[in-house]
Amino acid sequence: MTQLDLTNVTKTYGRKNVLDDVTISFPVGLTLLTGPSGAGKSTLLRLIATAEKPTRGKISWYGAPFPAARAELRRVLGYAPQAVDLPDDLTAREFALHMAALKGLELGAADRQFAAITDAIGLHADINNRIATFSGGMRRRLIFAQALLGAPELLALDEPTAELDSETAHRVGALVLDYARTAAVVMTTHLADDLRPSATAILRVDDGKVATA
Ligand SMILES: Nc1ncnc2c1ncn2[C@@H]1O[C@H](COP(=O)(O)OP(=O)(O)OP(=O)(O)O)[C@@H](O)[C@H]1O
Repeated sequence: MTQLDLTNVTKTYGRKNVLDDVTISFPVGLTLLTGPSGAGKSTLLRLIATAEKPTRGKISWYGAPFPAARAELRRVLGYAPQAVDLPDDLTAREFALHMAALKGLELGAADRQFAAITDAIGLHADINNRIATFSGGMRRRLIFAQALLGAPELLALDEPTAELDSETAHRVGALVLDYARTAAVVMTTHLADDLRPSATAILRVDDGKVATA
């Protein structure tokens, strides 16, 4: 038993088993997901982030199976999906505080934490600007920053470094490694080669299977 365990998990879309009888564990540390486009990496992240349910199989959090453990996990989950519609009329800070409220966090502390996170990834100067004015890379960093709020024990990060210049991407990578000291972090990134030496595990998703790369 680790933080998160998938046992014989299958996810089917139509007639295709995108994930086929996958048994895998995610301990504290950084787990990198690699594999070809369309292999099922985002699908796997959605399953562990409780955004979708498996067609078959069991997911458990600290040994307690879903669905009972799902609410427990959501309290300590940070999820940065690959694509999400952000509320353009809010400022980045308003959005972050909204997400913090949904997570049940104390808002003063969340506000300070958001300031520190955005400072580390070069977004702080813009947090009081409306999201409507944000570039793709700024949106990506905002989605990443909200995932880190609180003290996440599980972080599911889908390409948080996409659309970023290499220096900013490295700053995101450094922050990810910081969180991976205490959380189970599962991540897809085009920076996989850079983070490889620091990863606890590198998994390859391909043809429905998940194997150690
Ligand atoms: N909601 C859905 N309905 C039907 N098919 C889906 C759905 N979501 C994903 N798929 C299919 O599942 C497969 C895996 O998609 P997924 O996005 O998980 O791959 P990926 O490895 O993350 O790809 P990429 O690296 O390009 O982001 C693809 O064939 C995709 O078309």
